[in-house]
Amino acid sequence: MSKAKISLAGVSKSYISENEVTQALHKINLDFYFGEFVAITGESGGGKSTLLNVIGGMTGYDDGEMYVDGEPTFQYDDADWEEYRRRKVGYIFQDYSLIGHYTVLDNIVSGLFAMGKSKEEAESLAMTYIEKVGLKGYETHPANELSSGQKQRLSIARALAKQTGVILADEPTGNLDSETGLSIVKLLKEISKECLVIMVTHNYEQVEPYVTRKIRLHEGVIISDIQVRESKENKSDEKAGTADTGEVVSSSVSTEKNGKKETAESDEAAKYTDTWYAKFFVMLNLKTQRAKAMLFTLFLIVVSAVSFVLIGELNLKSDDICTKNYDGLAFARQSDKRISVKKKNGKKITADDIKQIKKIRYIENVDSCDYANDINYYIIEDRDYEMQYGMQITQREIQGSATPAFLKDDKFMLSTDCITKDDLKKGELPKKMDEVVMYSDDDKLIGKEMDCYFSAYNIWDGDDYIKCTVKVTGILKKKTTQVYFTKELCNMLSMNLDSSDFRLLYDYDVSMGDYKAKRKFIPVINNELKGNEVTLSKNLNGDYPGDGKHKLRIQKLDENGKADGDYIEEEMEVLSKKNEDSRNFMEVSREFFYKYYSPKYLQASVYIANYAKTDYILKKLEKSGYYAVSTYRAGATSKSDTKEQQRLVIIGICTAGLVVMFIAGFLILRAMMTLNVKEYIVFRFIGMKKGVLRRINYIELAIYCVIAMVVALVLAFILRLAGVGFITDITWYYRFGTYICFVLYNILLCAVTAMGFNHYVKRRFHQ
Ligand SMILES: Nc1ncnc2c1ncn2[C@@H]1O[C@H](COP(=O)(O)OP(=O)(O)OP(=O)(O)O)[C@@H](O)[C@H]1O
Repeated sequence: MSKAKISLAGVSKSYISENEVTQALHKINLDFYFGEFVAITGESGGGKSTLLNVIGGMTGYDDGEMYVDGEPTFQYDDADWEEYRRRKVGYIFQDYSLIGHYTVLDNIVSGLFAMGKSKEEAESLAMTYIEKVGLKGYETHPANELSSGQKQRLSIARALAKQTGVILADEPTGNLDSETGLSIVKLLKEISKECLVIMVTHNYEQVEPYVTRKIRLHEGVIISDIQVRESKENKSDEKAGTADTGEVVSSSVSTEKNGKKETAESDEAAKYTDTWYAKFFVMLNLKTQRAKAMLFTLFLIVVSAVSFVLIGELNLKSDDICTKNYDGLAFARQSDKRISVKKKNGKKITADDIKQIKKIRYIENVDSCDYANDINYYIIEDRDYEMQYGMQITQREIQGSATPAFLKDDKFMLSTDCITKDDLKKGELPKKMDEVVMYSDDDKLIGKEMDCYFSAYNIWDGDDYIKCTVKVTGILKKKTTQVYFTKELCNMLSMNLDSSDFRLLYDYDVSMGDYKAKRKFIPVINNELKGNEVTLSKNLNGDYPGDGKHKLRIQKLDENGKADGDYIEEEMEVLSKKNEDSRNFMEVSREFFYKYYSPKYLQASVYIANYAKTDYILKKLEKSGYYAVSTYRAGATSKSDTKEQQRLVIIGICTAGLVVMFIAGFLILRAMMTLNVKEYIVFRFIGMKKGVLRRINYIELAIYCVIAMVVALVLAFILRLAGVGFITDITWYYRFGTYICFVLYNILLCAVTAMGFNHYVKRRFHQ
């Protein structure tokens, strides 16, 4: 008799559960030879499956020794057993253990890939064995669409294709009707001509006519080992050698070699790394398990989207500007997007400067009339105006009370610097001082004259306001409540601030008997006045000097707005003013106005896309030669404890949210993955390397994770484009570091889940 293929010498195996030790095998001595068809029988619990699992390298043994081709296995570690399962045995399971969503071909190819075969070789071998087990024509059928008999044939083909020389079958006919079962037994008989077949069965009568040997187990002990008929071992010894080394039996895989071919083959072999196999299975899984892929991706999209918001909110709240109150003393316009700039060399801001500044990223607009940007305006925009606000104006005119509420609307002057002709739907950009452009549905607004009210409590003294009549020359394309005024009007109204070398204030002595007082006025142009004609409000609480000629002083102011003592005296013709409410204003002729004043454009307002970019833009402006200040920061100086508390609460909620979502995400994802654990166990049984399986998990999760992150980011930017408030702010605050945190959070979640699942598979496999 030839050398035994597999030998067990005194092998024992016991299972230790909570409070029990079960001796499944007790001092088993057995030799198995090539060409044998062995039936292992015995009553339930006798140790049949344990014996098969020990022989198959799926369960370790506690005592004794198992020899494979004469070599002992006592020194085998996990990797050796893995290699053993891969190269030495083919396993047939009672429940077929197929990958249901793979095709017939892919199920066999999977087993061959586990052995490191190339794609071409694996497919060619698979086709050979598909034909051998009678499944020709079913190559592309998914395994779960096959009948029970066909499934078992496929399971046999998968084991056979590995050409290991040893086929282990655990009740392969257990789930089949007797006719189908018989055909499988016959097939195994056929197979045993070329290898050793060991089969566990409960139905010995069925296999009796075919097997060569019968081993009966009882309570882990061999109670009989009978040679039923002569095996083919002697005839087939030579063949065994070839099968052992894993050489291909089938003629379909030619072994013709020459130098050139060898190089090509070794190149080809280098391609088939663990990563290559893992990618193959990942692609196959994605193709055949779309619902699973969708489910994982959807779940991860939710996680990504929520983590994007929570990380973004944390990032946003790391800036404590949200805890400040805005006082508006320095800059009336409460806009967190405004930056006030001045040239470091003190020169005026030219059109070239504006062009240059606009080139800086995130800067949307530049208005060279900075001071006018703090002037509040109200313009009649619809026909309801008189009804809505007429009363308040009338009251103000009569009582001289505080600025009417409508002027406190969040509407501040912007000059036509901020728009171009392209922004107009119809009409022209304003040319004359009292012309404006605005948005309206009604194109007929062009040419219409409207009353416009201005007030500027931090530029002009007190709560005074002035009324002008403006004419609409163009209609804007973009729907906005903003009206754009000429630079001349903007400058005229803010001139008492924006002129460094000759700031003007009008100063005249009021004579009331012996009492002399001084009163200052802000000059505004009235086109109807000529030469030295001026109008003053009569409503001056007794300060009105009376109609007629009066001497007025024009003071020179230094850079800080202080009168240096020098003054020019002019004789003015004072006319009483019909509009009596503007007490601090003196209407002068255009000619007189420009005699003393020329616009300087020393300070400009820069409007940025979002407050989040303030630091970046301040730095850029500083580098480009400008002093720059965020008007919002300058105005928001006092801290609110309530707002600070709210900020801390949000920071706490976001942090807790991220931690909870990580743990919940891990548990849910792992639970979802365990639904597929059986497939992983099958892969391990057929000898797939742990490394390949690990990679499959990592790559699959990485793909879902990347898709989810991309979708979450795209969603966020769509919402930002749609102007969804809180998302807009969050996205603006996202910086490189924040994106890294977002990516790391999601990748870490998937990596930890994959690791957890791999660990779970390992535990399940060793159970
Ligand atoms: N994983 C395990 N943990 C604990 N005990 C086990 C385990 N597997 C098997 N056993 C025990 O070992 C003994 C042998 O079991 P085994 O499955 O090998 O018997 P069997 O002859 O194949 O039974 P059956 O015909 O019912 O499949 C039984 O008592 C069984 O309960």
